[in-house]
Amino acid sequence: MSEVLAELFDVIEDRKETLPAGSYTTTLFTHEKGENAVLEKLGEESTELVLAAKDDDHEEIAHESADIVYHLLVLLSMYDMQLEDLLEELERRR
Ligand SMILES: N=c1c2ncn([C@@H]3O[C@H](COP(=O)(O)OP(=O)(O)OP(=O)(O)O)[C@@H](O)[C@H]3O)c2ncn1[C@@H]1O[C@H](COP(=O)(O)O)[C@@H](O)[C@H]1O
Repeated sequence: MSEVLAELFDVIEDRKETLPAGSYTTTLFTHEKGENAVLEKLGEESTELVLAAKDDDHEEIAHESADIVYHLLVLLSMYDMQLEDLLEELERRR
């Protein structure tokens, strides 16, 4: 699991560095509203997750959860944080 997250975080960090055209991640890093665009997305996806959970729709719950995890990793990268900051916090709680 953390391997998948690590690979995704690496891709996000690369997008931040190179800002390739046609990349959705690039649009988040270059958005005129800056991190607000990501925060808004996290808010929207959270609402969609709540609705999916209320419907007991497992496929949609997985879909919206993945959207949230992706945007969360973009947020960490945007604040120059590392994936380890999140993983170490989770580790501390075990
Ligand atoms: N994991 C994701 C990922 N999750 C969500 N999204 C995008 O986030 C947006 C979600 O916003 P919306 O809810 O408005 O999207 P939607 O499809 O209209 O609505 P939903 O049905 O998803 O709720 C969509 O445009 C998705 O494409 C993602 N975009 C990219 N990635 C990963 O990032 C990598 C790099 O992507 P690019 O930067 O686009 O090259 C990809 O290979 C993926 O691994």
